[in-house]
Amino acid sequence: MIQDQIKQLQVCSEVGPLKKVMLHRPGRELERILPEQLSELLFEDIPWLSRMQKEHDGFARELKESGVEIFYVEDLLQDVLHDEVRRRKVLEDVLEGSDTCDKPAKDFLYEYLQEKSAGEFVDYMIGGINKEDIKEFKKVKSLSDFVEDPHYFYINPLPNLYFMRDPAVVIGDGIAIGSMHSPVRKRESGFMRLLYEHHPLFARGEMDLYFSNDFQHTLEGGDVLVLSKDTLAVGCSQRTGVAGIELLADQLFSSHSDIRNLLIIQIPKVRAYMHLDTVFTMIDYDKFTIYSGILDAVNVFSVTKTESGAFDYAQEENLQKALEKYLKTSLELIPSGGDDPVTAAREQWNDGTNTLAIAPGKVVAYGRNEVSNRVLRSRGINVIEIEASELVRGRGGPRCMSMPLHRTDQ
Ligand SMILES: NC(=O)NCCC[C@H](N)C(=O)O
Repeated sequence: MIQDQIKQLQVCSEVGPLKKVMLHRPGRELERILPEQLSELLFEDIPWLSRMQKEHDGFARELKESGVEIFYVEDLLQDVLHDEVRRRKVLEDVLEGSDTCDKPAKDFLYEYLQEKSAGEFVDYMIGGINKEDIKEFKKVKSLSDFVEDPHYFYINPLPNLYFMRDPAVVIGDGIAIGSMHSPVRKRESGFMRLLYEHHPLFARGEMDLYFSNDFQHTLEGGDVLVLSKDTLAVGCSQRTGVAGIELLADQLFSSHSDIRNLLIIQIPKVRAYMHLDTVFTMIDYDKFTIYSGILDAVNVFSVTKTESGAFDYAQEENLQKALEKYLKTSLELIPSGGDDPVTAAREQWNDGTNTLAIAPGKVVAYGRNEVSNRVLRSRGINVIEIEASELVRGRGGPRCMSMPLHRTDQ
């Protein structure tokens, strides 16, 4: 039984036909963002939620029409949080680990939230809680009433949860749970850990765990690309550092994983390219799209496992040669945004490079990036366009918004 469940999840490339994916439909957490909190919450602008939901539903519709089964994280969380003991544990983790909750607020919220249904509980955990939210809570007096403003959050909202790519990644038939760089995203990977441990979809903790949200060093899913059964690309970026990458290599090399090689792609540590997948995605077994504006600033290293189990490090000549060496094929790097550096930079900012492959040579992309999509089509790629006036405001595209659970590769 457990073996069958484990086989439900398998990702051996970025492009094999996508069968199952996890998403989060944006909800009221997006309506909690205030202009003065934008940078702390990792947004550039205030989104219009109802339009964003329509756009997200359009994304989900395209996936379904291509035969992809969708699992919404909010539903999976409800499945495991029907259990009262687990709800209590989550509450303890959230309230005790919070600097924003003083004692009277904690006492009130323990009682109030413990009584809620699994659905309402999940809704509060994602949407957050401030003083204005609950009538009875407004009457509770505490120090925070004097020192904080009324919009102050006792439980922070999770506006980045719709970027499902980052808190966890399936590698082969195991999983790496991210240790998030920013405090505002840490609860997201805590949720993935909860699903991993208790949900039957994740074989209730029986899958190999290659990275954990409680590791001290950071690693986020947007930096991990499964290139083939034995090779990963890992971005060394603003969000994922060398210590996290080394830890991942160590965990993979000392487990049953088939991964033998990690290609470390070092990119500039800037907001516009916070993860590797904002500048580089795989679109077919022998095709990638890349933002050419970073090519001169990229360094590529490899870590491989030797016969004796030791690590072997090397600097690679350049990205194309390194990919060809480890994927054992000649391949094309297609410039997103085309040849004009101005268009390329503008479209990269709006996630033109962040495509989601749903089959070899078939990708979902934001329709707004007209030049990038034209270039891809001219190279024989089937591009499914989705609308993204609002989805784009959190700085992530179709790949960032999806966590593949199962792909069928040959
Ligand atoms: N893989 C990705 O690049 N994900 C996009 C994350 C955007 C989010 N606002 C963040 O800054 O973390």
